[in-house]
Amino acid sequence: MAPRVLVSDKLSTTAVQIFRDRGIEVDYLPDLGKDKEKLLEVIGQYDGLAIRSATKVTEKLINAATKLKVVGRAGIGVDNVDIPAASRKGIIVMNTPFGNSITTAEHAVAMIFALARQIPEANASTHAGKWEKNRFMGIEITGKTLGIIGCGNIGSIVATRGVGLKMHVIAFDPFLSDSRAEELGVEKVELDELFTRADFITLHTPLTDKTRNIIDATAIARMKPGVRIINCARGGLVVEADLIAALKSGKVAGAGIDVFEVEPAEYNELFGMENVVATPHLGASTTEAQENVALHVAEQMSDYLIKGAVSNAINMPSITAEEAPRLKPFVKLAEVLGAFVGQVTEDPIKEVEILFDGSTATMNTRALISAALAGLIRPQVSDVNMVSAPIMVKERGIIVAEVKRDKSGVFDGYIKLTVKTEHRTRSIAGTCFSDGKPRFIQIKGINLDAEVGQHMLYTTNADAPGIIGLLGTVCGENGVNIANFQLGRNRPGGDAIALLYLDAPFPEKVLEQVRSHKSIDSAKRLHFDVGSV
Ligand SMILES: NC(=O)c1ccc[n+]([C@@H]2O[C@H](COP(=O)([O-])OP(=O)(O)OC[C@H]3O[C@@H](n4cnc5c(N)ncnc54)[C@H](O)[C@@H]3O)[C@@H](O)[C@H]2O)c1
Ligand SMILES: O=C(O)[C@H](O)COP(=O)(O)O
Repeated sequence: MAPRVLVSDKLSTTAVQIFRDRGIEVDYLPDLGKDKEKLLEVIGQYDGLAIRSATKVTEKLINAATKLKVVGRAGIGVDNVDIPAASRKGIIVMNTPFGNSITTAEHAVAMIFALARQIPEANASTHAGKWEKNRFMGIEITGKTLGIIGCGNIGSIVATRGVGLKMHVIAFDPFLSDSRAEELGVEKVELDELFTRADFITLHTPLTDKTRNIIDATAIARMKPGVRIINCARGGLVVEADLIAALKSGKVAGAGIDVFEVEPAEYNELFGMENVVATPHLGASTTEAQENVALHVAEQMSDYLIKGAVSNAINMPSITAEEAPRLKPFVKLAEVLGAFVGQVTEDPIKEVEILFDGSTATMNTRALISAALAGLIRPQVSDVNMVSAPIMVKERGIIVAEVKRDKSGVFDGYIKLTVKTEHRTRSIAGTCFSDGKPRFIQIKGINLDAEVGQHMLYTTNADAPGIIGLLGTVCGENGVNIANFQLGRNRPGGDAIALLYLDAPFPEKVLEQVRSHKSIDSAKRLHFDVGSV
């Protein structure tokens, strides 16, 4: 059945066309994002949800979204999506990080000009027939210092525009490298220095615990008198009450505000202030940007729903459409290795090491790790996938280590999973041959070549006569048909393992009968989802 996508915010209809062209059923209901109750009623029907900032993807909505696999944000900020809740439910959240950057940077630059020359006020006055030529004395921006807080995609575009306008551009961003600063022609400074030197301050960070209230009364006190502040990033970066006080006192000469603490901002004390230029979150609102983000989000969501390719996901490693087919069997391999250990381990897991040998070390190991972790914890948490597994593993305090190494044996490459509990360490290794089927190649240090079956019985035993007979008899007596049998041992008379491939699950109640044999150390029934193996 074709996947179904709901577009619940106002997106360019380019997105709708792309979904349809890619064979996805799409409902375009751009006002639904504002109707929480209706959205809750219908969300259970959809595999994908495409949004902008109006739809609030809350935990409640996520819990009602029983089929949902992907939320696509046509834009940058995902602060309207409960990412931890989505991750726990295995829902990918993706955004379009570049589609509206130029447009938003241009809005910030427009704010600089609007504030420098009081264009909105002068416009209103002139339209009113007042001709107040002497009231609107502006400032030049040439030679002024532009302070950029957050020099990522948008901040760096603003920086280049500032340089082009002959401003002196300084930037504070903990992740801005010296070479990037040099390339952009900006001077890297600490935040306090930026506050004390800038004539214009423009914000371009996400809203995080570190950036919330980054401009408050204390910060404003450090600024030059007559500074102008621009926020086209997120409400919450600036303490509005403190800004209002500074605008009233004249310490801040003007503010260009596109984003507000509460949105939609129908009432705000900033409104009506003479030295405030306000726009209703218009940063991304150009035809070009809206075409870009609609196109990007629809392509990314379609690629995921149809091909399993992941790009620009906030909560999952990327998998390109090109690598997805090559990666797929190894994702399955990693998952079955995890599932094997997850099913035989009873104690709480403390540490996991995932070794990538040879060709597997060159693959997208973040995705493979997520798959291995999903298999590993599925016996404890049934509703887990590659998106939710890392967060669940972290919540359980399990330490995960990745090791990569060059080809070390006969296989082009393999994956080995080692899991430690308080009492013991277990390991299992596997690979995929050219048929794309995962195989176990080492269990408990014993080499073998074993396919993965849906219903299996796994025993560890002493290498002694009678094991095959015992297992055959027990299965026969209980009406369980053995489809295949694999044995392995480290040396004659040493440790051995047996893997039975069964047509039906091995009956739980018969396990004790197997375990009671003197040569059997342990017996476990295993189940693998072989649907896509
Ligand atoms: N007004 C709008 O319509 C509109 C449109 C697009 C984006 N945005 C917002 O603009 C902001 C920037 O978007 P972007 O695409 O440039 O993001 P980005 O991730 O490319 O850049 C953000 C930068 O902020 C930096 N940063 C993080 N914490 C910081 C801190 N404590 N101090 C200083 N710098 C810090 C990061 O290192 C990064 O370089 C986001 O909040 C986004 O939601 C608003
Ligand atoms: O983060 C963004 O991309 C902007 O805030 C744009 O939001 P919008 O799509 O609601 O205009």
